[in-house]
This record gives sequence, structure tokens and C-alpha cells, in this order.
Amino acid sequence: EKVEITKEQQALMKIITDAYNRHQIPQDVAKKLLQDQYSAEENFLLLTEMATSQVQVLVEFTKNIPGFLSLDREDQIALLKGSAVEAMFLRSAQVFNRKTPSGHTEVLEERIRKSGISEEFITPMFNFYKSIGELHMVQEEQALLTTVTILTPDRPYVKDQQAVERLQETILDVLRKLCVLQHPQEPQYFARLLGRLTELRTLSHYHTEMLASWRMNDHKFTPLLCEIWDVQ
Ligand SMILES: CC(C)c1onc(-c2c(Cl)cccc2Cl)c1COc1ccc2cc(-c3cccc(C(=O)O)c3)sc2c1
Repeated sequence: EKVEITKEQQALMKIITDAYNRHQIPQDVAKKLLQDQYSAEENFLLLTEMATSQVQVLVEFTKNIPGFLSLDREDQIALLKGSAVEAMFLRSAQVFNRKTPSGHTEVLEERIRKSGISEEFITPMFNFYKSIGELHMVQEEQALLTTVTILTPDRPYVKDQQAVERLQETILDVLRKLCVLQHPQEPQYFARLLGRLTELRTLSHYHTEMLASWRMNDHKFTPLLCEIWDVQ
């Protein structure tokens, strides 16, 4: 049957995509990736700064998701804490696959590979980046997929899962229609997109171990990262 995005779905998609594009890491912060020290220490410090800035950007973006601020306040926090790592994997994946002339892609890869992360996590991480690149998502799909990730009802400590589920289903419906309209020759594209969410959960578990091994080597995080990742 003919798939069509309604007027209100169009408006919802515009609000979310505009917010996603508006809230980016400040250029002067992102540019630090290009400076020329490449020690494991320096790379870790730079990535910590990037992640901290990214969390701030993520919090601002989330406030623009229609309905999010109407959720229970503690549930809002639980959703942010539960999705931060996954949202940042999606964000850094988009940076990798942007292939911007600014050269962030190469230096970001270099710094991640040499920041004290063990090989067992590096391989699945870069496989994920590659699989995201192969999807060739349009920016609306990137924005909606990040929103679906944030609005995951079964995060730890979420009390009113029903309320989150209702919001997530609204976004999933728009994303499903968008995928059909953007990729008519690939009917299973939406399913492939959702498959990435499963991969994100696995990466999130790996990330917990990455944090533990960094801490074992006495690496320090910022207060914001400690709060959102429940460390220190
Ligand atoms: C604490 C730190 C060592 C850390 O621990 N785990 C991870 C992580 C790693 Cl490795 C990989 C995936 C996810 C996480 Cl969470 C990190 C670094 O996380 C980040 C998070 C977001 C971004 C956005 C960037 C970026 C660059 C240029 C441009 C832009 C842009 O948005 O324009 C964004 S870099 C960057 C680094």
C-alpha cells in the first residue's frame, strides 16, 4: 500500500532533525583532534574532552525531543544515562563516515586506536563504524535513529516504561515510513537499521569493560562522564 508521512509526522521529523543538526560539538573543541601530539595519554585526554562535550550536546538535543520533558524527571535521567554511550557510538560513527575534508576521520581513528583500548574492543567498534557507513543514512534517519536509541523503554531504573514506549513507537513509525520512501529498492532497509541498535547494545557492554580497564590504569574522567557512566 502507498506509504505516506503525515503532516504532523513531517513536523515531528523536522523538529528532531533541526535539533540534531543544531546541537554539535563546538568546532574549536572538534579541531583539537587535529593537534599534533599522539601519545596514548594525549589521545585519551582528547577523547575524554570530546566525549564530555558530546554528552553536553546530547543533553541539549534530548530536550528537543517532543514529549521527553513531559516524562518523569528521574526517568529522563535514566534514559540519558542508559543511552549516552550508544548515542555517542552513533555520533562518532557519523563523524567517521562523513569523510569531511577537515580530516577528522583519520585523526579520530588514529587516536581511538592508540588510547589504551584493547584490540578485542577495537575490532567490533570499527566493524560497527563500517556497518553504519554502508547504510548511507540521510541526516533525518541519523537524527531519528539516535532519538529511537534515547527513547529505549527498558533501560535500567526507568519506572514508567509505557510512557517511553509510546514516544518511541511514534518515532519508529516515522522512521519506518522514511526508510521505505528513501530506500524503495531495499524493503528490508528499516530492519537493517534496527539491527544496528542490537549491535549498539553489545558495544555498550564492551564499553563498560573499556572503562574498567582504563580505570585500572588510573585514567581519570571528567565529573560529567563519571556521573553519566556511574564511575569513581
Ligand atoms: C572518555 C573517552 C576516552 C571515551 O570513552 N569511550 C569513548 C567512546 C569511543 Cl572511544 C567510541 C565510541 C563511543 C565512546 Cl563513548 C570515548 C570517546 O568518546 C567520544 C564520543 C563522541 C565523540 C564525538 C566526536 C567528534 C569528533 C569530531 C567532530 C564531531 C562533531 O560532532 O562534529 C564529533 S569524537 C568523540 C569521542
